This record gives sequence, structure tokens and C-alpha cells, in this order.
Amino acid sequence: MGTSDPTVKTNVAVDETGVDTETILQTRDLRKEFGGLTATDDIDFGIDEGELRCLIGPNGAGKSTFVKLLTGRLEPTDGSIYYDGSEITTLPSHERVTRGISIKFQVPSIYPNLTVRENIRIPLQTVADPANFEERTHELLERFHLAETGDEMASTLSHGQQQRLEIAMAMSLEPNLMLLDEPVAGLSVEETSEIADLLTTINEEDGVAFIVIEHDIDFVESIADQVTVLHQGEIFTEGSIADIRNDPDVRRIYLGEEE
Ligand SMILES: Nc1ncnc2c1ncn2[C@@H]1O[C@H](COP(=O)(O)OP(=O)(O)OP(=O)(O)O)[C@@H](O)[C@H]1O
Repeated sequence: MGTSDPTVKTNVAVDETGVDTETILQTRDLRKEFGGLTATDDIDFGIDEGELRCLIGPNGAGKSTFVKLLTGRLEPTDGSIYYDGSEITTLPSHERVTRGISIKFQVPSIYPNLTVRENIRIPLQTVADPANFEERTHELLERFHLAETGDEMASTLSHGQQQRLEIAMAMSLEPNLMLLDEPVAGLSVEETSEIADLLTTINEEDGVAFIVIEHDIDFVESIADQVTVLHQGEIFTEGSIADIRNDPDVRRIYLGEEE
């Protein structure tokens, strides 16, 4: 694991519309073995600033392992991770968060026995200026449609509201990149569409980049610019959701359809 690699794309590039784009996160040969099992097999992956990418793939493809390597929850067997121009391969999770990577796992990690407002205050107090702390708390509650439940215990919220609260807590840290593992698992159709609107709004208005692991292909279609398909620990293919949906090889491996 080197400290710098001249072949890693960290420079500003220009896309076909002439707009400057920049890679915010990139992996090189990222590998994780569990005993004799290779969960991620030398993955080269990149995502631009402000992009919203979904990661899909059949069960056991390596999606969660890959995201845990990005968050620092797992240490890679080999390979490197670069974020915002610096190597972060061995950086502890909390330092990745400080640098602007926000993490949200499938099970909401809120504090059930605190009020909604108190939950928002926990991450916020680590970053907000004391002078505008109350104002920021209020803004976050309003923005994420939680103001009316501000004084209620977080445990009393619906599953959809808890997901929204956790996204609000993550946004209080003003991240540049959010990693979400199955954010709509177990949610109703209405709650799913609300989370889709929320993520696309955060992406468009705040410029936050997203990597979202998701099984619900309709949800993926409603939010993603580009999709990366993992299979057996490797990137199987990448492309627009339309291309991915129409790719017979993807249907075969991901949807379990035999040709
Ligand atoms: N802590 C672990 N110890 C041993 N094997 C593991 C561990 N975590 C994951 N694996 C194995 O690594 C492979 C990839 O698992 P992973 O959970 O990353 O896949 P996934 O694509 O997220 O699957 P799913 O969609 O079912 O969540 C699987 O074979 C899994 O059994």
C-alpha cells in the first residue's frame, strides 16, 4: 500500500459538456479475503464528486464488504483507497467521518431513548459553532420534516422517520460523500419514494456524492446516475440503469434468469 500512486486519477478532468469533474473516491486493487474466501477481488472503482452511484449484485457478491472497506470497518488484505486526493486505506473510521465521509448502515444507528432533537444535537455539537447551534438544529429538523416530532423519543418514530433522522444526523456533519447500505429495506412504498426524493435532493442541492447498496431495482432507477454491478467479488459491469436493466448477462447473474 503506497502513499502515492501517480496513476491514480485525482486530477481535475473535463467531461463532454466541458464541466470540470473530479474523482472524490477511488480504489486500486482492493482485496479482502476471509480465510480462503475472496470477498472483494482486486476492485478498481471510482466515483466523481457529486455523483450518485448505486452498487447492485446478487447475494454474497461482496457489496457490503466493499463498503465496509471504504468506511474503515474492515481492513483490506491488499490494495488502496484514495479520497479527495489522499490515501485513506488505513485511516480509522472516525477520521474518515471527519474528512467528510458519512456512513449509514441498514439498521438505524440512532439513540432510541433520546428525543429526536437530542439525536440531532449529538453529531452537530462536534461541528457546529456554538453561536448558531440552536439555529442549525432547527434547520435540520425542518429540512428533514422532523420538527413536529422533535420532542418525541426516537424509539417512537416509524421506521421511515428513523431513516430520515439518521440521514439528518449524517447531514449535520456536512459530508461530501455518503455511503448507504440498503437505505429502503423494509420501508413502505411511500417511505421508499420519500427517501428517494430526499437523497436526490441532497445530491442535487448540496452536491453530496453517494454510494448506495440496494437490491430494489426500481428504487435504483429512481435515484442513480450510474450503476456498478458486483459479482463474485469483482466489478461485473458498470453503466446507466437502462443499460444495466437491458443487459442479458446482468439479468442472468443478478436476477437469476438463465438464458
Ligand atoms: N466477516 C466475515 N467472515 C467471513 N466471511 C464473510 C464475512 N463477511 C462477508 N463474508 C463473505 O464474503 C462474501 C461477500 O459477502 P458480502 O456480505 O460482502 O456480500 P453482499 O453482496 O453484501 O451480500 P448481500 O446482498 O447478501 O448482503 C460472502 O461469501 C460472505 O459470506
